[in-house]
Amino acid sequence: MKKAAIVGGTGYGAVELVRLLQSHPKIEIRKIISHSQYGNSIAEAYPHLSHVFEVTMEEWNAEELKNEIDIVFFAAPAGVAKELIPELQDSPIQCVDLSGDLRLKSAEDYEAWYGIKAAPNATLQQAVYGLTEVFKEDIKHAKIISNPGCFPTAALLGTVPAIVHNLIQPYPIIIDGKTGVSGAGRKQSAMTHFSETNENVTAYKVGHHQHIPEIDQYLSQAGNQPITTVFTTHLVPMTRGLVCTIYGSLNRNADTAEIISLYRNFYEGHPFVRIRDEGHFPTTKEVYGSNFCDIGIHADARTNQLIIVSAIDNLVKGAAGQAIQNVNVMNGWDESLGLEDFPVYP
Ligand SMILES: NC(=O)C1=CN([C@@H]2O[C@H](COP(=O)(O)OP(=O)(O)OC[C@H]3O[C@@H](n4cnc5c(N)ncnc54)[C@H](OP(=O)(O)O)[C@@H]3O)[C@@H](O)[C@H]2O)C=CC1
Ligand SMILES: CC(=O)N[C@@H](CCC(=O)OP(=O)(O)O)C(=O)O
Repeated sequence: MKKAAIVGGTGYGAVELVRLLQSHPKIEIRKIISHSQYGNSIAEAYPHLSHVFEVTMEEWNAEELKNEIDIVFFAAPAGVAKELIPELQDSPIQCVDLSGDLRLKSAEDYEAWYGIKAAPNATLQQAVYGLTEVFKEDIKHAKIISNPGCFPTAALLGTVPAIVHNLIQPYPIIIDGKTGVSGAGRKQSAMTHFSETNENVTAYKVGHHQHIPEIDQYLSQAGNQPITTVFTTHLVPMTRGLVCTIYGSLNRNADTAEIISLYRNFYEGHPFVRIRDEGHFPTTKEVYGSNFCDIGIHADARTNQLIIVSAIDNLVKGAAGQAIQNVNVMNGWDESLGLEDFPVYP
């Protein structure tokens, strides 16, 4: 068994890692690190874990981790992992960062979009972007994984095959994103207050969302050409789930059935991407609690647009699930370990 620690113990990402790792046959959780509630049981913060997972949370201690731990998951806000990962870089510990700290390869871009100082260059350069289905070969040899953002996961899995196969023009690609409130984490804010979210839909961070440069960087890398997308996010009144509806101008006449077949070939051998049949489009509920990314496709002859609908659970494929999938790949295990649960429905 590999021994894991989770940083950011009282957050949603951490508690989702706890849930998923309970059924992982090759990883056991040895430490939960909490900077605000060390000394308390995680079940005090999350009573649903009472009697089933009552681990006492601890303070960060790099030397202890080096002696006792094989894998560290960082589920803290941007700004934390970039300071802590360098303390472990002289050890064989595998690090997976769920935040955006290591996703943008340019320090200037990170500082511009996140408003804080970037990670040390050596850490940035060692990190491999963990969009498992697209960068699997690099992930196999990685020691530090930069786990993708929730929106980039759905947006990129939906768009990369169309770009790689030159089906759509690189500009404009329009990505309309909608997310449940758990995407903002457990911390309270005016935006996620019940009265603000209930029976309401809100466009937010318009034109300055931190996932804009991430989507552009990795779509450009996968497509081997510079790509600038138009990406807008909306908060919708549900807890989990995220959907991106993507529009791109078709380069040639292609019908829906042909494109579905091309997508299915692209994702052959990747168990977590499910391409829907013609005329069927995924809903967030159909992936709820699972590591699936479901994609529906329509080639619109009237407007010459390719319309792609890509749905995930933001906390699973968009965070904790993909982090575990990446650890599975890094260790040469079946990538589905710990992730085999069906979606919860209804
Ligand atoms: N929620 C989602 O759907 C997704 C989240 N992410 C990313 O994953 C990370 C975790 O998100 P999530 O769990 O939702 O967020 P939460 O706000 O729910 O939890 C983050 C946790 O990080 C810890 N933390 C907060 N501030 C600091 C600090 N200054 N230093 C150290 N630790 C701190 C806290 O735990 P403690 O006090 O116990 O240490 C806090 O509970 C974030 O970077 C987020 O952007 C990525 C994809 C999707
Ligand atoms: C509802 C909500 O606020 N969602 C967050 C999702 C953040 C996320 O996925 O994490 P990173 O910040 O690590 O990229 C947002 O849109 O910023």
